[in-house]
Amino acid sequence: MHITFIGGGNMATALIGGLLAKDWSASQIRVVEVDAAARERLTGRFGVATTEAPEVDGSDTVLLAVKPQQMHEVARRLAGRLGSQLVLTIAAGIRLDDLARWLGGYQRLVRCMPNTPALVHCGVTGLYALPQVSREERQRAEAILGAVGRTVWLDREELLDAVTAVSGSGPAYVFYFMEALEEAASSLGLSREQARLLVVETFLGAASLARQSEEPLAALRARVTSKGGTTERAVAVLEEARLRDHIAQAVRAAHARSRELGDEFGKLG
Ligand SMILES: NC(=O)C1=CN([C@@H]2O[C@H](COP(=O)(O)OP(=O)(O)OC[C@H]3O[C@@H](n4cnc5c(N)ncnc54)[C@H](OP(=O)(O)O)[C@@H]3O)[C@@H](O)[C@H]2O)C=CC1
Ligand SMILES: O=C(O)[C@@H]1CCC=N1
Repeated sequence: MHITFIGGGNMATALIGGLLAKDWSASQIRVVEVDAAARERLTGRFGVATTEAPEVDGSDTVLLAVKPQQMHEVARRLAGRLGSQLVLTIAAGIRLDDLARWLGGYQRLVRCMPNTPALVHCGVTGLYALPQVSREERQRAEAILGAVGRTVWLDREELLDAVTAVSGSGPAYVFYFMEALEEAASSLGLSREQARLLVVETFLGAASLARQSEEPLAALRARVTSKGGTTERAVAVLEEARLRDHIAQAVRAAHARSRELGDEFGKLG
């Protein structure tokens, strides 16, 4: 297997780091990246080949990892260069019909939505393939994204906008909550180091517990919440502030933005 990443930014870095820590070698990976400093960073960190020109020869898979705003230009430049490669796109919002049109009618396409914990093999990726993608190609897409975490196939492309809003953007929501908890811990007299350790281990522990359990999350929460105790008092404050509604609103805003990106760039010919 040989893969060419087009775009070598945050997400490509997370995926490449994850693949190399698995059973991939640097010689199986090439990165096309316009920014010279980014190319140097990738070569220095991972030892992968990098190039400015959009070369895809010798690769059986191409992974498009540029921003949605850059995808039309990248796909237009790639049109006609593809032979039989499987093309994976991870761009938020960009729909496969539009991408196929920009690629001159190329249909071997899978839309994926991974997340940055891929770097530490704790990613999760939603996938949707066009009907023209073969079983072997679907397995290949799953092997690549599955090397860096869990995978979930969707049977309707529009659900990728929901995946984007939940798990694509999700690590940022979690870090936001962690930052807030860390600041609160510091304000109560704990040192920065103590606060960070307590916060990170609490998230990791709670997530591990949730992963191992089949119970509803509310049941796990109930087990922390002693009657008349501290948690009950804290959760009452969160409920009073309607934090649950705010989270739902934030996720809906991300979902709307994903659809909006699709609409905005879908107009391009
Ligand atoms: N970050 C995340 O958590 C996630 C991101 N995604 C998706 O992944 C994609 C990439 O996101 P992210 O990694 O954060 O973005 P970045 O901006 O970090 O990475 C994109 C890189 O591609 C480079 N680039 C731009 N044009 C070209 C070109 N023509 N050829 C080659 N390289 C080019 C950019 O250079 P320059 O900066 O100079 O433009 C940049 O270095 C986006 O579409 C995003 O929606 C999906 C899941 C999660
Ligand atoms: O913020 C974004 O648009 C990208 C997609 C999901 C995570 N980062």
